[in-house]
Amino acid sequence: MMKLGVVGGGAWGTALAQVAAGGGESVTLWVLEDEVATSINADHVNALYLNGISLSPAIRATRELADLATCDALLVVTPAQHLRSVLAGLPIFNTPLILCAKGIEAGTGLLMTQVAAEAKPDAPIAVLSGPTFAHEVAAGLPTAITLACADAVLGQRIAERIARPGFRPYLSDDLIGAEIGGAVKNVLAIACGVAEGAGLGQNARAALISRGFAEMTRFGLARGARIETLAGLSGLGDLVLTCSSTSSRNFTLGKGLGEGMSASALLAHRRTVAEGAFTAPVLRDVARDAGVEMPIVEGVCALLEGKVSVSEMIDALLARPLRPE
Ligand SMILES: NC(=O)c1ccc[n+]([C@@H]2O[C@H](COP(=O)([O-])OP(=O)(O)OC[C@H]3O[C@@H](n4cnc5c(N)ncnc54)[C@H](O)[C@@H]3O)[C@@H](O)[C@H]2O)c1
Ligand SMILES: O=P(O)(O)OC[C@H](O)CO
Repeated sequence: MMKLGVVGGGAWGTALAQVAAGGGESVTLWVLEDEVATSINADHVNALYLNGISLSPAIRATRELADLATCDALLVVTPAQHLRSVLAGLPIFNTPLILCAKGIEAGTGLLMTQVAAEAKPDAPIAVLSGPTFAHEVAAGLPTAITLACADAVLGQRIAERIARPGFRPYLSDDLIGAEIGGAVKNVLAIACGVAEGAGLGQNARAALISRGFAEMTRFGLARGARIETLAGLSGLGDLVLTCSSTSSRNFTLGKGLGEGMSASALLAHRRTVAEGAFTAPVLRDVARDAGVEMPIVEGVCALLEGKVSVSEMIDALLARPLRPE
């Protein structure tokens, strides 16, 4: 039995620890905050990030990265902007890393697989991504997810280790496709939240999802992703989920913007992460550099930066030249 560790005790890391411990196997979960470690070890809950879920007693929280050194593989679930620093502190070399963050690194424009390859060049890499609200997964509700791994044997071993009756990984070898879907959909979910907050109606949301998927596809194909991955769970599947629900932090951030609040007010003092706010400007920049048109992403950036009002953002999208679909 593969001994799994989890790096990151937010909502998703905790939910994945719950999945990994589902058969009673012991799981070590590295968390940043003392209060999270105490809450998990003493009361089997993560009151700060995943309140209301009874956690398996087989999950042991630690604040020491060194405690993960004996694991056979690690689910890495820190926010995207903290991946590099946390990996740098991990005392492992060739332990397989299953990357679960959805974002692009600010400053470098690197995807999560590229950051991991720089930080841990000898570690085999997999990507786990899909339409997966943490509280539903932790509650055991049915969920399907993409597990992308270049090494088919390793991918199969990981899939068998994490599969549960209600948690179904689908295997792929397209790591770039799997990670691009998750990173881009967060920015598009902000746009859909804006439409919701501004009361623009269901037609507008469907248009943003469809035209957003066209942007995701253009960007993904330019980076070497495969169309079937972008159209699968980790791309279109996650886009539809995140663009349709106030359970999404990104959608909710956009909704606040659409209601007229500023990004700085909405992002100040928040504990949980809305990855799209960090990914939007770096995605815009790397897309521009690659000559990929992403008008919805451009609009989200301008709104987050306070350069346009909500109505100016919408007007700019609607005033674009008519063109073939
Ligand atoms: N929540 C979900 O439903 C869900 C589902 C799939 C993927 N994800 C992805 O998982 C990743 C983690 O999100 P989450 O929802 O678990 O987080 P969260 O919003 O629940 O919690 C924030 C996390 O950030 C950590 N953090 C804050 N500062 C840090 C630092 N300096 N170094 C390291 N960690 C730090 C906190 O300890 C905490 O674990 C994100 O990329 C997210 O997009 C989330
Ligand atoms: O709450 P969000 O917007 O970070 O979305 C959570 C997951 O990524 C959904 O798959």
